[in-house]
Amino acid sequence: MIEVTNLNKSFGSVKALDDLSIRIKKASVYGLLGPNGAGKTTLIKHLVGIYKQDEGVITVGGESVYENPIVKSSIVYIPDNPYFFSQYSIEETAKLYATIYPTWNQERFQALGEVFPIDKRIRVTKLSKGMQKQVAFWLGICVMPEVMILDEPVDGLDPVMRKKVWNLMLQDVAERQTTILVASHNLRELEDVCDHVGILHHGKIVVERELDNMKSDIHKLQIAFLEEIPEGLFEELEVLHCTQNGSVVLLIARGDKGRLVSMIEKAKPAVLDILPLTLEEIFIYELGGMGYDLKSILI
Ligand SMILES: Nc1ncnc2c1ncn2[C@@H]1O[C@H](COP(=O)(O)OP(=O)(O)OP(=O)(O)O)[C@@H](O)[C@H]1O
Repeated sequence: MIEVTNLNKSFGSVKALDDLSIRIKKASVYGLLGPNGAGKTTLIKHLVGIYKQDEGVITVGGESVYENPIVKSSIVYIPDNPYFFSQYSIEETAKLYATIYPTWNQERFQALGEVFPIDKRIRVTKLSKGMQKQVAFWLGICVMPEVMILDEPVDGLDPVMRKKVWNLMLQDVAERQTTILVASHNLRELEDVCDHVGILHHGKIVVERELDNMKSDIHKLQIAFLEEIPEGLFEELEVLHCTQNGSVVLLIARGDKGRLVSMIEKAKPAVLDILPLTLEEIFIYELGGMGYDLKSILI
């Protein structure tokens, strides 16, 4: 659905995007993670046709986006600080959207008044930051877009509203094959909603993973022996991380869970537990092995 190939963009001497390539499949939710200044917003502004690339190819649904109003009208972009006309109420802004977006759904706009409990006659700019964000989602969802691009989407939304908004968007992913790109600093936020995650660092994607595969491929095991740990036990395993405290070993290893367990069981451990792994832990071990310090990249 979204394809970016060898994208380069510089601002004066600052190379914001460095030969970046990315592919996002239709009906997927792609999380773009990266520290301040990594290039997330610059990439997003290319995807929505605000910036023109120095080099590279950007297509959405097979079409170039820059100066292409038809493609642009199928994309909703919700920036960190959405902009609204200062004189317009929610209702008037909705009317404006109806003239801009051919896919605008007025019935949905009325129905979602139940989810977003804000008086439609109020001027949007009079609302709090979090309420303005709610309005951006309310309107954005009613556009029925093919693609939603969200920059730090839930900043300012309370936890209940976050859940409601994500539920609405994920329903659209499942039922209407909407494609979502979401940029964030917060790995935990993305964990529950994304099926793919890419980490952007210095204008490049340094790691890109499908979350289901990733979680089924890396395991955390706690193993204890009554006596000495048998020598060479872990040599045949792809160990990403190993710490030992007395006779207890904490092992992060890659591979099929059944195979890992059966290999370790041969050494007759007194305890063998498989512990849950968070996405953050997986990235820390993966990136650590590649010479990146995730904590300095994301936190
Ligand atoms: N309009 C601009 N003019 C000059 N430099 C820019 C401009 N926009 C971005 N940059 C530079 O490009 C780099 C990438 O910035 P960008 O805003 O894309 O990062 P980001 O990952 O979105 O960061 P943050 O998480 O802080 O929002 C930074 O070094 C930034 O200073």
